[in-house]
Amino acid sequence: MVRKFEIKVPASSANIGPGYDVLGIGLSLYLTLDVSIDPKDVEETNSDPNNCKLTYTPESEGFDSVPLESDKNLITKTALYVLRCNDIRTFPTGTKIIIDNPIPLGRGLGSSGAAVVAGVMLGNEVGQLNFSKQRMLDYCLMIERHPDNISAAMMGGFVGSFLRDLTPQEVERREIPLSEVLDTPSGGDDTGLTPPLPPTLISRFIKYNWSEPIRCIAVIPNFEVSTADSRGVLPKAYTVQDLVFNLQRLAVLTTALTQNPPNPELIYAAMQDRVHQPYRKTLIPGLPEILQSVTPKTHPGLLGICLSGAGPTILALATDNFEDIAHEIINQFSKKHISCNWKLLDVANEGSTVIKK
Ligand SMILES: Nc1ncnc2c1ncn2[C@@H]1O[C@H](COP(=O)(O)OP(=O)(O)O)[C@@H](O)[C@H]1O
Ligand SMILES: N[C@@H](CCOP(=O)(O)O)C(=O)O
Repeated sequence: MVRKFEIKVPASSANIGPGYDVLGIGLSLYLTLDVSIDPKDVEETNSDPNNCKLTYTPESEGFDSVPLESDKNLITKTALYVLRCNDIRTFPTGTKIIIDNPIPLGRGLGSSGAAVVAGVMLGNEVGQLNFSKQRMLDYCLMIERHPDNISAAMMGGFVGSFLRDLTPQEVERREIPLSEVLDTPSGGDDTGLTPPLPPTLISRFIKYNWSEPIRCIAVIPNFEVSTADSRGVLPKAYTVQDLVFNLQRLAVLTTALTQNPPNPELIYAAMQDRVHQPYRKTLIPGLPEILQSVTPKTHPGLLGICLSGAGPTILALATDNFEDIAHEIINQFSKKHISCNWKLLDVANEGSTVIKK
């Protein structure tokens, strides 16, 4: 029997100022996987050791750069990890996947979070594992180990999440190096080893309401910052003052963003941060000036501005005046000889979906 389905996963913006590794917003820009499994269609898929023929649409971000081998591509190797944890070694014979990816890579819009969520959903579907979204989050968090993008991409909307304390045995399972979770030691060949199952309920999340008139302006510079590098510049310890500064704002911000009409002065002040943005300026030229370049006073309609995820994209929340706000940020980047494009996005309330065809 031929099986066909589509997996759709939103981009996301994480942190939203003070909520480092806590807050995320699903955005209306979708990674989609068009999957067909035809057991008779062996010819095209037998060149891949795991029975999977992968193509990207030519418009996709990463069309020229992402690997197409199923054990190297982030989406399919995540799916293989899920399958192998559950004693299934390969994709079913005749699996073909066409990927359309409009999420720019390495820009702070959750491309890797979306890829990991898509991969776990793919493994769940092809293996007919019937996992709940909560259980799929556990698999995702074995690979991308901060919950903010993953929770927003999986659940949609405006989400807060945390990781629970794990028992020493669970820590052992979760602390396996990523290379061993995703790559087989012999460099791609299936060793037949079954990876340990992820601990259960690694993360907890809550979806907040989102104030309906608030829209998201993403100003996307033409250079990449890898999330790993951007985490590498953060300090190992913080002062109590800086932590309290962020906690106070975080507590106010999660409710301020639910209010209709939204209060610009309150949101602007509550989106200030002392935990990650001050340190990331070394990787993003002009960051402090850019974050100060638009305020609710200079640009009515603006509510708040922050680095999106690990950067370099800038996220501005606004109810009006979208073009002016975007052009002011683009103008600030151009002073540092950086060109950008921008997108006006809405909050994706639904999260990731699978549609059977
Ligand atoms: N759709 C995709 N297909 C394959 N690999 C992807 C995809 N999206 C992201 N990736 C991988 O994730 C990397 C970007 O991850 P990361 O540095 O965390 O940036 P981002 O902020 O975009 O999540 C890419 O360079 C690529 O290796
Ligand atoms: N909390 C993380 C979020 C990374 O988001 P991404 O979209 O850049 O992958 C961080 O700030 O490091």
